[in-house]
Order: sequence, then structure tokens, then C-alpha cells
Amino acid sequence: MKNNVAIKVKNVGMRFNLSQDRVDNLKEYMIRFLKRDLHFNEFWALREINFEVKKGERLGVLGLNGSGKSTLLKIVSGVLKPTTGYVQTKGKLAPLLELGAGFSQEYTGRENIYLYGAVLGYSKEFLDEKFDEIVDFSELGEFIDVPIKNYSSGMKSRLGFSIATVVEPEILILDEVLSVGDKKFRRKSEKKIMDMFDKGVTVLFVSHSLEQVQRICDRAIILDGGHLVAKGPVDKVARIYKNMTE
Ligand SMILES: Nc1ncnc2c1ncn2[C@@H]1O[C@H](COP(=O)(O)OP(=O)(O)OP(=O)(O)O)[C@@H](O)[C@H]1O
Repeated sequence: MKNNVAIKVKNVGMRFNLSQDRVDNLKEYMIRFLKRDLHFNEFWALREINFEVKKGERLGVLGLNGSGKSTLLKIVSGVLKPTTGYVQTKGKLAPLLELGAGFSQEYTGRENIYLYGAVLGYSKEFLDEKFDEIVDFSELGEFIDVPIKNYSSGMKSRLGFSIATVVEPEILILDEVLSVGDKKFRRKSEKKIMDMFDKGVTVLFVSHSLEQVQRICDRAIILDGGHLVAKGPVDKVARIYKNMTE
């Protein structure tokens, strides 16, 4: 991969198996599985996706519902493994996707900082060092020692955001308008993201708001039914997208 490239997506395809059958319980599923009596439909959510994002560039991903945007972001983040092709990234990566979804419900916030931190590839020493900073930013206070299952969804996403952004990432992956927690926390998290923008972080950003993509990104791509149908400077791609959607 060239030195000035932060993300390289090469021939990426993603196939899902959609079950056609309604199976009501695990026992029935197992019986039908053993009898090879389950029918799957193959479905390609992404096909032959190729693009690069240079260091410091902010790439917007546009597309209608179901066009494959979230799937693409999950693949770039390493949450999903592509069926074909590969993704290369250079630098520390912070995926701000479905914040808090990766937590283990039975464990406390404190334990989840280590569990989720490990998923994101942080070492124990790093997490020891950053622990107080994460808890302070999340504003969870004493709740840090309460099992996650007793958190509100806002509390979970506040903790998820605080863990994911503690690295000073070089690549930021953002899905949709970030609406984390209440108004006060939202303002604080937006400021943290804006500070990262100022420092020249590379961004991959999905939004349905063309206006927001134009404000934040310098380049964009359009996905349509899992295919990449346009890429280039954001204003040019925005015009194409407007024509597609009007
Ligand atoms: N785990 C999965 N199993 C089966 N199909 C899936 C799975 N995840 C996504 N899909 C399918 O892949 C397609 C693309 O979904 P994806 O969520 O990436 O679209 P999207 O562009 O992000 O949509 P939206 O704008 O609605 O968020 C959809 O048809 C969806 O049903």
C-alpha cells in the first residue's frame, strides 16, 4: 500500500445467507440442519468494491437504504470479514459504529472497558493508563461498577464513545449523525470529533444527509444495490446523487 494511503479497499464483496424458512425453535433448526433441510438464499450486499482513502482525506459514503453502507463500514472496521477481496488500513482506527453494542451485559462498565478495549486492539497497560480518562469522559461516576445490563442506552453509548476515542485515532469511522447520550454529552462528543478533524484524522463517514456529507467530506462514493457507482470530489458526487434520488 502506498505511503500516503490510509484505507485501501480491494475487490471487496460480501455475501449473506438469507434463510427462506421460518424455524421457530433451536431444536427444529438442529433437526432440519442435520437433515440438510434448510434453504438459504445467497445475497450479495456488496460486490467488487474498490477505492482508496488518502491520509487526512474525509470520504463520505452515500446510498439509499440497504445499499450496503453499514456493511462496508463494518468490513473496514474489521467487525465483518469480507467474502471476497481485502481491506488494508494504516494507523490507529476508531470505529464509532453501534456504540455499546459490543458490550457484555453481565459485566460491569469497568470490566467492559478492558473487554471492549481488547476487541479494539488496546493493550492492558494502555487501558490501565487511560482508565480514569475514559471514566471521566463518560461521566458514569459510580455506575462504572454496575453491570452494563442496568445501564440506559445513552449510558452505554457514552461509555462506548469514550473507549473508542481514547486512542487519538488516525482513522475515524462514523456511521450516521453521531447522537450520543443527552444534549450536553452530544455537544462534548461532537467537539472531540471536530478536534480530531482539525488534527487531520482520516474519516470514513456514512450519512443520509447530503448537506452533512458536503459539509464534512472532501470526497465521496455512492453505493447502489451493493455496487460502487460513483466516486470523486464531494460536490461532483453530490450532484450525481441528487439526480439519482430526485
Ligand atoms: N447480517 C446480515 N444478514 C443478512 N443480510 C444482511 C445482514 N446485514 C445486512 N444485510 C443486508 O445487506 C444489505 C445492505 O445492508 P446495510 O445495512 O449495509 O445497508 P445500508 O446502506 O447501511 O442501509 P441503511 O441506509 O438502511 O442503513 C441489506 O439488504 C441488508 O438486509
